[in-house]
Amino acid sequence: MIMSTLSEAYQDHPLHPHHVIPLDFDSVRALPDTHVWPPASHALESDDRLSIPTVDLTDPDAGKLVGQACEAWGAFQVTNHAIPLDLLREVESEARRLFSLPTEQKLKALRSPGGATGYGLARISPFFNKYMWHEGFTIMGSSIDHARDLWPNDYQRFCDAMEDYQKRMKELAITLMHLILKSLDISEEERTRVVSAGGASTALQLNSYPFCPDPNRAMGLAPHTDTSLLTILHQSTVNGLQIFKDGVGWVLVSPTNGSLVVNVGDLLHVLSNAQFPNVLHRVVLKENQQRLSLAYFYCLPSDFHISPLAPLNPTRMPLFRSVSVRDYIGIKAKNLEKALSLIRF
Ligand SMILES: C=C1C[C@]23C[C@H]1CC[C@H]2[C@@]12CCC[C@@](C)(C(=O)O1)[C@H]2[C@@H]3C(=O)O
Ligand SMILES: O=C(O)CCC(=O)C(=O)O
Ligand SMILES: [Fe+2]
Repeated sequence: MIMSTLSEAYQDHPLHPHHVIPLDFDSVRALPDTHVWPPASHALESDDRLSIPTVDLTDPDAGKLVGQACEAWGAFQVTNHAIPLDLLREVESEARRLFSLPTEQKLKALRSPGGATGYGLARISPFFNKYMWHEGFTIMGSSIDHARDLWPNDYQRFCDAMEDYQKRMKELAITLMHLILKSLDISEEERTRVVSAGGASTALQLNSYPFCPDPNRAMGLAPHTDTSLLTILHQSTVNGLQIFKDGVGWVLVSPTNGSLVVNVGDLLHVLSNAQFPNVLHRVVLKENQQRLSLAYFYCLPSDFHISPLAPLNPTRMPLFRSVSVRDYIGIKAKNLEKALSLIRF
C-alpha cells in the first residue's frame, strides 16, 4: 500500500479530544465565555475597487487574468466554471441535512483524535485560546464509512453527491492549475508533473456556522491560510468570508450566485517562489442565521517534495528549501502561521 495520502500525514499529529468535539449548539441559549473573542477588526464592505477579481473561465484571456489575480490578491472568483448549479445545490442540501442532525447523532461520525475525516472542530483549533463557532465534516475520497454511521439506512445519496462533487471539483482544479502554472511560465512537462501528482491528494470540507445567540462576539473561523495548492470554495447565500489584503485590511467576499471562490494555499505559494500570496482569510458571523460552505482542497501527496518551480527563464533565487508535504504538514501542526518562515532560506 502506498502511504502518501494526506490522512496518513495528519495521523502523526493527534489532537486532544477537546480540540475535536464541537459544542452542543442545539442546547446553548447564550454565548459561553469559552467562545467569546475580542471584537474582530472592521472589514471594508466590498465595492468595485476593493473586491477580489472575477474571472470568466471562457474568456480567451482567462489565463492572464487568473495569473494577475493570484499575484495581486491570492484569490479570485470564477464564473462559467462548468460545475452545474444543480450539483452545488444538491451538495449544499446534503450538507444541511448532515448538520441538522441532533448533536448525539453527528457525534457518531466524530473524527478520531489521530484521524483526518469525519465530524469535528477545525484542525487549527489548538492554536487559539477561544473556541470557534463552527462545526465541520471532512471527507477524503469515499465518505461511506462515516455516512453509514450517520444514516444506517439512507447514506447513498449523501455519498453519491459528495463523490460527484469531488470529481467535478478535481477537473476544475486541474484546469485552474494549468492556467496558473502557465502564467508563471512553467514548462508543460513540469506542469504535468505537479498537476498529475495533485489529483491523488484532495479533501472536501463541509463547514457549518450555526445560528449564534451573540454573533458580534463570536468567531466563525479564525484567520488562517490553507495548506493546499488551491482551494475552491462555494459559500451559501450568507455573508461572512473575509480575506486580508496587505495595505488594505479585511475585505468581505460576498457570495454571488453560482460563482466559486479560489484561494491560493501554502503549497502554491512555495511553488510560485512567493510570487503568489497564500491568502489569509477568516469567517465572521455577520448575519443572524446559519451559514454553510463547501471547501475543496487540491493538495499534493505527502511524499511530494515542494520547492519553487523553475520558470522557463529563471530570474530570482529560490526562497524556500525543498521539503516533503508530510514534513511541511508536521511543521505547520506545531507552528501554524510560522511554518513558511521555517522553510525559507
Ligand atoms: C487537507 C486539509 C486542509 C485542512 C486540513 C486537511 C483537512 C481539513 C482542512 C481544514 C478545513 C478548515 C480550515 C483548516 C485550516 C482546518 O483547520 O481544517 C483546513 C486545513 C488546512 O488547510 O490546513
Ligand atoms: O466558510 C468559508 O467561507 C471559508 C472556509 C475555509 O476557509 C476553509 O474551509 O478553509
Ligand atoms: Fe480556509
